[in-house]
Amino acid sequence: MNLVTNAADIIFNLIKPLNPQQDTEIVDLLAANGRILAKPVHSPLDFPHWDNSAMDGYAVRYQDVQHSSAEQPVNLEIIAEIPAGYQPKFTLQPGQAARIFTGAVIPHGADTVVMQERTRQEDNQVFILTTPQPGEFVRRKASYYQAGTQLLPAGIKLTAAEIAVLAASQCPQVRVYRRPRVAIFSTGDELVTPEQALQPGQIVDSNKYALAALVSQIGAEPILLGIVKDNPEALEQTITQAVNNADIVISSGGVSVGDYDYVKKILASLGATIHIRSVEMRPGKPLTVATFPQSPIYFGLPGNPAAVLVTFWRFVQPVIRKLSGLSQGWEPEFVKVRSHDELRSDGKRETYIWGSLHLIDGRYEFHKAGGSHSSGNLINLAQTNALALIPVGKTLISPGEDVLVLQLLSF
Ligand SMILES: Nc1nc2c(c(=O)[nH]1)N[C@H]1C(S)=C(S)[C@@H](COP(=O)(O)OP(=O)(O)OC[C@H]3O[C@@H](n4cnc5c(N)ncnc54)[C@H](O)[C@@H]3O)O[C@H]1N2
Ligand code: MOO
Ligand SMILES: [Mg+2]
Repeated sequence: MNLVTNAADIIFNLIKPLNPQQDTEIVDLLAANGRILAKPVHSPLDFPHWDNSAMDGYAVRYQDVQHSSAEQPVNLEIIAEIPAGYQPKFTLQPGQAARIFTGAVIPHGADTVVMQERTRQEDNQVFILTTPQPGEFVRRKASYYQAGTQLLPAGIKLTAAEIAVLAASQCPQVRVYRRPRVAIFSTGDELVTPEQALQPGQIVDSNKYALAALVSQIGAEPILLGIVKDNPEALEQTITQAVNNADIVISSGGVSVGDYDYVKKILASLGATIHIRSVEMRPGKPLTVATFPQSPIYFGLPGNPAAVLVTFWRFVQPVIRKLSGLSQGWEPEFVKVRSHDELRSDGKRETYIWGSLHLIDGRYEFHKAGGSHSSGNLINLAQTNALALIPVGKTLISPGEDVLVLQLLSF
C-alpha cells in the first residue's frame, strides 16, 4: 500500500503534458475562456501605443510651470483641444498649453499634464495652480509593454485579464491546447440510470454525474461510456474502447477484493502496467492506477461515491490539469486553517473529511459537514468546498487547532 504522497509522486510523474505542436487548435478569443495557451504570444504593438494623457486637463511643458503655485500661477495660452482618438499635428511652444482629455495623444513639445482641478481657465488662458511633477499624468509609450518582447507565455490559463490583453494586442484568435478527452464509465450490476425505476438492491449511478461534472469543470471533454456490468467480457470490451479513444480513462467501482471486483484483473490481462493498487487513505483505499501504451493513464476509482470525489480531487484533477498543458499551479494546494470542529481518524490511513471554509474575523475556519462521513454517504458532500486532512498517526484534531485543507476550487 502506498502513502498518499508517494502515490501522488508516482501518479503525477506518469503524466506527459499534451504536445504543443500536435495537440493544439485555434479558437476565437470569445471561446478562449479557461483554455490553456499553447504558444507564447508576442505583440508588434507597444503599450501604451503612444504617449497619452491619464487625466482630463492641460498638456504643458514642465519647464513653463515648474515654479507655478496658487499664489503665483503661471498662465498659458490654450492653443488647441485634443480629444481621445486624434493625432495632434502641432508642436507646443513655450507659453502654450493644449486642452487634453484622458487617453488623448500628448502633442509634440508637451511633456506633462496638469489635471483640470488644479487649474483655472479664463477664455483662452489657463492658470496653473500647483507645480506638477515632471512628466506627471503622461502614460509613456511602451512603458507597460515593449513591442516584440513576450506578452504571454505558453502554458497559462486564459481568463478575463489574459483575454483582454490578447484583444488589445489585436489577436482575435489564439492557439490553445485541445481539451483532454476523458472516458468515464461506471461498473456494477446494481447500477441504474436516474430515469429507471429502482428495483430492490439497485442504486442510481451517481458517480457518472459527479465525474462528468468534475471533468468538464476543469476544462476537459467527458466521453460518457455508461454503465458496465460486473462481467469480465463487458469490462474488457469497454476498457479497450476507452483506452483507444481517450487521454485518460476513469472507471468507478470494482477495484476492491470482492468476487465481482474484476477491474485489476482485466487491466493486467489487457497488458496494462499497474502502478498503484491501493493507497493509505480514507476514503479511497483501493484506488488503482495503470498505464496503457496507447493511453497515458487509467484511474480505477473505488465505487463508493465519497471515495470517487475525494480521489478525483486529490489525484485525477491535478493529472488532467498537468496533461492539459498548464505549466504551473496544477498540483493540489493545501492551506493551513483553524478547525472549528473536532476531527477524528483511526490514525491508520490519511483521512479526508469534507466540510466548508468560512471567513471568520478575516481568517478561514474549517467547518466539518454534519452527518455521516462514511464513504458511502454522498448526501452531506453537497455544499461543501474543502477537504480537511488528518495525517497518518494522528487521531484527533481539536477545535481551534490548525488543520491542512484542500480547497475544492472549481477550476
Ligand atoms: N474485504 C474488503 N472489502 C472492502 C475493502 C477492503 O479493503 N476489504 N475496501 C472497502 C473500501 S475502502 C472501498 S472504497 C470499497 C471499494 O469498492 P469497489 O471499488 O470494489 O466498488 P464496488 O464494490 O463496486 O462498490 C462499492 C460501493 O459503491 C457503490 N457504487 C459503485 N458504483 C457506483 C456508482 N456508479 N454510483 C453510485 N454508487 C456506486 C456500490 O453500490 C457499493 O455500495 O470496497 C470496500 N470493501
Ligand atoms: O476507501 Mo473506502 O472509500 O474508505 O470506503
Ligand atoms: Mg467491490
